[in-house]
This record gives sequence, C-alpha cells and structure tokens, in this order.
Amino acid sequence: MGKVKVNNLFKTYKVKGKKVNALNGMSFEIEQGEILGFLGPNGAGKSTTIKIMLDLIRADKGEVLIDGIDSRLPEARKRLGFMPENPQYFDTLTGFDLLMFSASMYGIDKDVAKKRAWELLEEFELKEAAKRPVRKYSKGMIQRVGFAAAIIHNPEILILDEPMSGLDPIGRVLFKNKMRELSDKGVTIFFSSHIIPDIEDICSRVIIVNKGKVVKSLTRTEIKYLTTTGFTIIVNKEVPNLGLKFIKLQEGLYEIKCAKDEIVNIIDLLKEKKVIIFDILPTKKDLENIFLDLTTY
Ligand SMILES: Nc1ncnc2c1ncn2[C@@H]1O[C@H](COP(=O)(O)OP(=O)(O)OP(=O)(O)O)[C@@H](O)[C@H]1O
Repeated sequence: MGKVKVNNLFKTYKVKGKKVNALNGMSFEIEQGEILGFLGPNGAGKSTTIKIMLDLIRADKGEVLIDGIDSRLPEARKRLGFMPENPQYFDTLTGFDLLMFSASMYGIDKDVAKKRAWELLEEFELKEAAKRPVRKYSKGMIQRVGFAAAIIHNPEILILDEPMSGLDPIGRVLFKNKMRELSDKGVTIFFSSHIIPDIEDICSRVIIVNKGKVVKSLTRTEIKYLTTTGFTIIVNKEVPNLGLKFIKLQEGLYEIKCAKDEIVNIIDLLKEKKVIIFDILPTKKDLENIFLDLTTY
C-alpha cells in the first residue's frame, strides 16, 4: 500500500513540427510512508512525470504502477491526492464548497465529506474564511485550501508540485508539520521543490533529475553533506597566531569562516586554546551549483 513505481518513462512533445524530448527513461520507486523530494532544474521533466503519474497525459513508453496497479486505471487514481503548483480553482466557490466539490469527485458520502471538510478547514486555519469565495483568498490561503482538497479523501499517496513556494514562514511550518504527520500515519509523499532547506528538513530521500531522467538519489544526510560548503564558527574571543581569521562582530563575539574539511582541526585548535564556541552554522551552496555539480558528471 502506498508504493509507487515509475518505470522507464519516455515522452516527446511536438512543438511546431519539432520534437522536444521531455522524458528519457525516467525511473524511480517510492516506498510507503516515505517523503521523497523531486529536484531538478527548469525543463528537467518534473511536471511531465507528475502529469503521467496522475494520468493527465500519457507516456510514449513506460509505465507507472500505484501499488502494482497501472496508473491509467481509476482504481489507481483514487489512491492519489494531488496539489498543483498554481491551483486554479473555480474561484466563485467558497473554501467549504471547494472541499465538498473535491470530496464529490472521489465519491465521498455528503455527510462524511461535510464533517471532514470542517475538520480540514480547522486544521488549515481557514474556518473563518470557509464561506468566503476562494478568489478573495491570499496566495497562502489558496495553497492551504489546495492542500486540504488534495487530502479530503485520505489518499495513500500525496503528490505535491512546489507546495511551499510563496508561503510565509508560518505557512511553511504548517505544511511541513502536516507532511510529517501524514507520513507518520503511513501516507507516501512525493513533492517537487526548488527550496533546499525545506527539502533537507522533511525529506527522507531526494531524487535529482536532469534531461528527463534520474541523475542521483540522495538520502537526507547525503544532501546535507553535499549542500554544505563550509562553516561559520561563532566564538567568544580572538586568539592570535593560530592561522585563523577572526572577524569581530561585537565585544566578546567573533566569527571564523572555514571550509568543510577544516572544521575538525579548527575545533580541536579552539578547544586547546579554551575558546568558547557559541554556534557552528553551515554555509550552504545554492541550488544552481548543486545541479551543476550533479549534472556535469
Ligand atoms: N505541453 C508541452 N508542449 C511542448 N513542450 C513541453 C510541454 N510541456 C513541457 N514541455 C517541454 O518538456 C520539457 C520538460 O518540461 P517539464 O515541464 O516537464 O519540466 P519541469 O522539470 O517541470 O520544469 P520546471 O521546473 O520549469 O517546471 C521542457 O523542455 C519543456 O519545454
């Protein structure tokens, strides 16, 4: 239950008689209860893969199996919940109506749906706005109601396309907590994102795609290692002749910047000199450079 197998997908679009190869043997598996991040530069084939998983478009070759069932069958579709990147809802609907509409698409009994809709509106802090038309919602509120609509039928697998882009810090915490909670209950979560800290925070694994196929699969620890280029060490005092550059932040507060492989020696040195370390902060590589490193092998 909640298992996904994406098997050797190929997809070509035709634009003005020219062929665009969107997928070139895209293959990966998602285990039950896993939070898997889907990362890749623009045009890598993420949206095309998601659309094929949801049977919104068809692959030229290959298959997607949801718990062993072909994703083109309605039986498979029912197990999935989906939140698009820019939800375009019938904006005259209220938040409550939207959830009821989504529930009706999955054939949920009206009374059950009503109860579930109110529960979700409460969880996503939309109770006050429940009877307001969605067109009057802020971007964050639209994303919240979109998330709620995607899980109203208690799907086994949740697919989210850039779920946290444009959310404020409180909204992001809410989404991350919700994703963790669902994963703890055994829901499989697959989401695309460009936001490295979010991915590091919640994903158990990340797959990186480029040119229509997987180029790397990384565990959370591996991605933390890969994205860290060095550290900033915050200390209480300056020590001369250590070969280190102490930058004064204020009285009794200095920072030292170092490369990833220097950290252990520097900490030993500071310990020896009885320097107090207040904090050690990783310096992060930006996404473009990570893609560059991984895709130019
Ligand atoms: N409907 C379409 N018609 C023609 N070409 C398309 C279509 N959809 C996608 N493509 C092309 O297929 C390739 C993969 O696009 P896709 O949208 O799947 O990538 P993506 O990884 O989701 O990109 P982004 O991060 O920009 O959303 C790109 O070259 C894109 O231009």
